[in-house]
Amino acid sequence: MGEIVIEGLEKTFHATRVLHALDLHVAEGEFVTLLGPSGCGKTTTLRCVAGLETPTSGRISIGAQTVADGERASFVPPHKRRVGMVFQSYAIWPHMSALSNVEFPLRRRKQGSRAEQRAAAERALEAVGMSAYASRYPHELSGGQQQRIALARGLVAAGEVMLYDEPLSNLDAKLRVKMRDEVRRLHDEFGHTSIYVTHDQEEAFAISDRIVIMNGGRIEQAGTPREIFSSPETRYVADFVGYENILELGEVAADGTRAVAAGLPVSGLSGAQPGDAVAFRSGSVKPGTGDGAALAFAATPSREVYTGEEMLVRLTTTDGTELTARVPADEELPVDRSSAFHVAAADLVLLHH
Ligand SMILES: Nc1ncnc2c1ncn2[C@@H]1O[C@H](COP(=O)(O)OP(=O)(O)OP(=O)(O)O)[C@@H](O)[C@H]1O
Repeated sequence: MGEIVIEGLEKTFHATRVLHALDLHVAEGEFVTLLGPSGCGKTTTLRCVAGLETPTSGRISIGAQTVADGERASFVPPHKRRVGMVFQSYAIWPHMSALSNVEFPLRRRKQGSRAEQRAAAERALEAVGMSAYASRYPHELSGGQQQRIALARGLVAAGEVMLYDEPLSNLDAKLRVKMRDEVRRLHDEFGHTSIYVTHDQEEAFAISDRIVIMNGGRIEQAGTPREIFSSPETRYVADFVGYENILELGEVAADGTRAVAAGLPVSGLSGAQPGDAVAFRSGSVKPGTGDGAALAFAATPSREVYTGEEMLVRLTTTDGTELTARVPADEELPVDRSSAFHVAAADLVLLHH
């Protein structure tokens, strides 16, 4: 019912293509987050689903309804799509009470009787814990409370689909964590299908069933938070999710199990091919020669940065390659003197060309 299917979505602004043949299927009840740096096309994708942008080509359907079809030049306007939308800017009316703001989408659509509109708005206010503030005006509410009103208004408008565009970015860090749990709880409670846009990785990992990493108007990788975090497929995703060390493979053995990367022998690989790279996190670099480690090398530590419990250390290998290691702050490393380090095979991720 509430599934969202995007096929071959393209969007061009003034001859600049910002979305390139995007395909995405969001299953009914799924919570999918579009994640990526500024300008990668997250908001444009979401706005196309909401009906706030007209796709240049491609097709979007929500449940059984085709809402945009470039080929047939058909387009359903936003208020006929039955989607709830929550923005970073709240976008609530300053001259309306909290309750009136929440009722607004139903009144605009002339959906239900006055009494039914009121009851739906009251239920939504209750769901976000704002019943006691129903008659307050936005200027009498804190930023977090205003965002709850925006959330309640989205829930009322939603039908089965909710779209969120950086809804928590204007809140302080503590409230952001609380509200993201709330957003996820409401998604589950209402049984919505949700698309959420953020550039905050931690938020994306915490809230989503599936994460879609976007790069330059294309989908780079889609997967569960665990898959994205521990099995990035491309250099872009590995870098984006914090693999500080990425080494290009030079010579690769015919059986694909061994290679040379930045002058260092690497073993324990599987299916490596010329043009591939290996990635590993700073925390995977351990001091010592490591028995049977996939990557063992000598390097000189320098430039330490304390991050509280840990220390980030720059390592320079004999070949001059720079790597980053993360060690407990109380670990003694012989600074400015070469010593042994290693990385286990299980901590290496192979990135294909
Ligand atoms: N109305 C518009 N007119 C012209 N260019 C636009 C318009 N809206 C977006 N763009 C461009 O499209 C590209 C994608 O923008 P979009 O807002 O989708 O990115 P985003 O990933 O959501 O970024 P952010 O995290 O900064 O919001 C950008 O290069 C942007 O400048």
